[in-house]
Amino acid sequence: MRSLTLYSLLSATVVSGSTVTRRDTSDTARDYSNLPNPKGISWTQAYARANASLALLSKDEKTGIVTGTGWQKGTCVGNTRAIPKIKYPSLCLQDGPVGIRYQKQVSVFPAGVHAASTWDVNLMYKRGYALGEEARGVGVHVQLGPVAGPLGKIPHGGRNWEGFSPDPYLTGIAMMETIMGMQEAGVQANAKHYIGNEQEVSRTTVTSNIDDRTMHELYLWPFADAVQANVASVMCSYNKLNGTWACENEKVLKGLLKSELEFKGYVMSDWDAQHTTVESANTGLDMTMPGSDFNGGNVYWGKTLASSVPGRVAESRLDDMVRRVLASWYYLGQDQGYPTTTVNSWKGGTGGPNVQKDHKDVARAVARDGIVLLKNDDNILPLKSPKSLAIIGQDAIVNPKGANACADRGCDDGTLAMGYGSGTAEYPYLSAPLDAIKLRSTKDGTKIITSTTDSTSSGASAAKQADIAIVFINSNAGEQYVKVDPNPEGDRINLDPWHNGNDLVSAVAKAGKPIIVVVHSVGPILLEKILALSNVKAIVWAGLPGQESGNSLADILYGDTAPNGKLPYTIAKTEADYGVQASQNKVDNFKEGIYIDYRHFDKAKIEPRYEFGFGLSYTTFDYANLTLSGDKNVKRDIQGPKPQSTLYASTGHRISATITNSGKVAGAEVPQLYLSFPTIGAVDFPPQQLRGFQKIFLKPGESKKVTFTLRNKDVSYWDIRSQDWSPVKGQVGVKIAGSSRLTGASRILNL
Ligand SMILES: OC[C@H]1O[C@@H](O[C@H]2[C@H](O)[C@@H](O)[C@H](O[C@H]3[C@H](O)[C@@H](O)[C@H](O)O[C@@H]3CO)O[C@@H]2CO)[C@H](O)[C@@H](O)[C@@H]1O
Repeated sequence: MRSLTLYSLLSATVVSGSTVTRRDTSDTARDYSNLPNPKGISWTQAYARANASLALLSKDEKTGIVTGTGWQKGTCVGNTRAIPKIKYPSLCLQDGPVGIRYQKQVSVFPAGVHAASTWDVNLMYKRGYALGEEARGVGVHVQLGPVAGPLGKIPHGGRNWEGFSPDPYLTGIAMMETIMGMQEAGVQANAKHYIGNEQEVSRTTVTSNIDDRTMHELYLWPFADAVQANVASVMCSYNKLNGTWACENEKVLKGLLKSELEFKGYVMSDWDAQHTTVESANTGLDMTMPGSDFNGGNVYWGKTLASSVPGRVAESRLDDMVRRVLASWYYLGQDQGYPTTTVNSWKGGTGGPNVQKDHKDVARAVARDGIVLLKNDDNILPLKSPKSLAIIGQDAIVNPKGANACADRGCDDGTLAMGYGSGTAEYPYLSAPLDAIKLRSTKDGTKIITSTTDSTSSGASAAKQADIAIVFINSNAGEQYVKVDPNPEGDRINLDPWHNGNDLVSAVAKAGKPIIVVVHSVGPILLEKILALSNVKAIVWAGLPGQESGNSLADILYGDTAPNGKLPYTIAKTEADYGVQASQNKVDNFKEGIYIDYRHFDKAKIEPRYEFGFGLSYTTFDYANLTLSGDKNVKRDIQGPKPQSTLYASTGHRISATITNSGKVAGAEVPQLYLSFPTIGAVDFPPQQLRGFQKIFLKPGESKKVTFTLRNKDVSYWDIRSQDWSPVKGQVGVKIAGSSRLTGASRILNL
């Protein structure tokens, strides 16, 4: 386990009371400043080994390393040529962000957005480690995740669920933790989709026109964190960026990623996102995937690249591509006893080892701690041995045709535990909510009445026979190439529940019994119609929980664990409140700039239904004693371009608050640090920005002090004139609270 004592990430430390385990070893703060390679090899050493091997290669072998073998020409979704003389294997590249795609006997973890709603760095790391362990176990060299693009500016975005949150700080931390976990387990992580891929409709034609400051402060931010975590590879996206394809955009590949962020790994194309031979090579692409289009045509590299070198592509550029790919392989220690590839994508994923180990425990913990309790009138939850319960809705059961019946999960039948597209995996099992509730209810002798379709009459009739009704609804989305009605191209057409979920809840409400609504969803849905029903007493936001769906839900419903998830996005009252939508005309000018999600709601003074960071518990927490301390004389004006290490260094300021569990049961809380910057000249700022969080566990009556340490990055803005990060100066509002809209404890910090 690496050292956790260095870097002053804007991190929180529990300094009194009982400890919260972090990676099961320590309650000290995360330190992301100087992350050593767990394999003990520095990038310098990895590059030296790569250079030695490179010297032995012919031009033909070099192009074989940087060119995929072609779609479905190899057992993984991406494969490259083996070079036996340097003991280099055919590289296996495989999705994805929730588990090993197209493979049997693997785990399906909660989706990225669900991991974000835990707000727990420990669980994010453990999920990443387990993902990486399984990938390594089946000989995957490059695991295609995690996702920071889309960031999620458009709530309808089809692939938002693969990533974490529209807040760049939260996504950045989740990226770092996931990458550290995956790479410590030995697999090369892949930060994707770089960059500006915020919608599925027209994703291969749209240009994302993103201004310089918005690029740095929003969309690039989590990729910078990925590079800080030593990510081995980055996948460039389908869209154009300011008019030029992302996979041949010199500014974003050579400029931002490789030069400014000092990225040492390699850039691969998204599948068939390459458009040219020479331009892509000269602007910074290092590997093309899958090496052809989906029909075996469009082979831009391979022999075509070889015939352009030297000449239109310099030999040194081809060497740079190969060096980056080989160095990343050495950096992860994959040259030493790496398992043989047993992935079997096109033949049912059979024949490999069972790599699940005890990962169901991690899957369940993330699933459970990512559940957000939005409403709980009359303390209807936790359940108190009800005599009878009606379980209503098709989302309570597994798809009767089987959890994996639809290819790439391309349907919405049965309970929803992941979205659809390439970011999916085959369930080893799927714990259904109904089954888990039935099992748990036997202890209490509760009678269970079921209506497991979305029929309104059947649902109402079941509710009439029970003391309490639990109604399950969902909302699905996914990737553009899979057509699931009513989404024509992955993005959601509206933010309503599917299968007339509003009508189902309304019909059940007419039975007059108290109702608990459970929502499985890829992102925000509108809850206004449901909230208007007076007998809807509770809303449980169960997200996208993966294989442990039912078990984790029962943990919360029955109070074995008090809910402790928090929303990683805003739930609005109307769709229009978000102020953004997918572009239909092939151009998105990103006019909203840095004002997405809560930044937009705060600036426009729009009351959300449930704000970013919100989540109830079965207990309550008080916030007090916000104190400022530290060495205020740390020099913040460093002349000239700031290297990444400077941005991640401490400013010397520490901010603390005391959190007390003022209720009657134990529970975890997430103190969140928000900063409000003063206007600087013509530069305005969001009313508040997240700059820290920590999950802490408190027994009834217990208090803990949390401390956040500010990094330079956290109190800087991107100055378009100097083309550099500039320190914020003046009076900064500081708040530590349980959500973005709660008051918590606050003060002014003079910077
Ligand atoms: O999986 C690697 C990356 O692939 C991108 O998605 C592609 C996906 O993997 C692939 O299965 C799909 O293929 C379909 C193809 O688009 C379609 O034309 C053909 O008719 O059917 C194919 C499959 O049934 O294409 C996807 C791209 O369109 C992801 O963007 C990336 O995140 C993955 O890592």
